[in-house]
Amino acid sequence: VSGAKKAKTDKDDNNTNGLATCRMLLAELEAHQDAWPFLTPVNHKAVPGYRKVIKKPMDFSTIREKLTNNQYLNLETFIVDVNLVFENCERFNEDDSEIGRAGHRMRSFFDKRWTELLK
Ligand SMILES: CO[C@H](O)CCc1ccc(O)cc1
Repeated sequence: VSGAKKAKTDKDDNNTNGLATCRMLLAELEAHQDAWPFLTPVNHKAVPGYRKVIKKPMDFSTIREKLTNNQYLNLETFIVDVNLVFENCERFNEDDSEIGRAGHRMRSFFDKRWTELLK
């Protein structure tokens, strides 16, 4: 029937809200050799000061959970959480430390990839 509205599914979007791009980017972040500090939530019971200093903890497994639960509206809200991982890392770790350097390498990898994919 003409005019009958078709139920929209994300298969219908030509990836307009970028969720396929989020899945692609997160898979690359999780697979990166420098991802190890960021794969799971920091154990704030084992890391003195972490809970006090870092107001909004974030890690790749939490982002994976949110993506699976459809909690990201679009690529932008996803990028906010990924950047939070790197901001927390810079706040808590010296630039000249193993984890600090891993964070900088992961941030520049991510920045390069999402800007490439968005072009
Ligand atoms: C993403 O890693 C967190 O910034 C915690 C870093 C950390 C954990 C334990 C330590 O002894 C030192 C740094």
